[in-house]
Amino acid sequence: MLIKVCGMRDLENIQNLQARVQPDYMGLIFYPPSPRYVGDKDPGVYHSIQLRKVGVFVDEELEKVLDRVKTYGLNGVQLHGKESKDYILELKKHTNVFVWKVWSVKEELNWESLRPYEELIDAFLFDTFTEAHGGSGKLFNWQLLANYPFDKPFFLSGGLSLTHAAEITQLKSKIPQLVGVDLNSKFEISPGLKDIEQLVAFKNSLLNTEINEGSI
Ligand SMILES: O=C(O)c1ccccc1NCC(=O)[C@H](O)[C@H](O)COP(=O)(O)O
Repeated sequence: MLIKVCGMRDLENIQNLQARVQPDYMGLIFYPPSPRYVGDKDPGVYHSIQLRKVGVFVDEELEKVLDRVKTYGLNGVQLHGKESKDYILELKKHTNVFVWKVWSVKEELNWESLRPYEELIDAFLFDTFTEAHGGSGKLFNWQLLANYPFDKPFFLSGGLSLTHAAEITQLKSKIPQLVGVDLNSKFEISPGLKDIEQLVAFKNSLLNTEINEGSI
């Protein structure tokens, strides 16, 4: 199971994340209203970090996204707004970073609305709907994913915490397209500052449940 830790910005915290947790991705949020907004930090401070960086954007101007990809050395972008198919096509004309399209889940999921994106993107990411666009700290109804109709890999997000490792592993055993999890506010000391011990514990717990699941 891939792990993305989102909403990072403090260099020392990121260095500890890299040394102790070694997640597959870390997320930098480029959405000014977010309490985890990267702000106008010198992009150079992140250049020593080896973790793959995912830029999180909400209906951002294409020029700005492309600028952040370049200056922050992003490996991928996560689109959290109402970005259209044309927007993604245009983005892909100018950069070859991976693209994850976020689907904000309310009470139901209309798979036909996702279908046009399938061929364009690298993964879907399912998050809980919130007017703030992300970081709700709330779970959505995972049962809605039971009839996920695509081959496209997806990430699970929204309010995931230390207690969810076993349930996530069970979900993956039923839906193999679930390739990763996105962790955020439930692992925070304060917005943008992650509790490294909790993340280590989650990773170990996930590994243990995966081993146990495999040995049944
Ligand atoms: O976290 C934010 O503040 C945020 C704000 C606006 C758009 C996206 C945002 N976060 C992106 C993420 O990928 C989060 O990990 C995801 O929303 C889940 O967060 P949480 O419910 O806190 O686990």
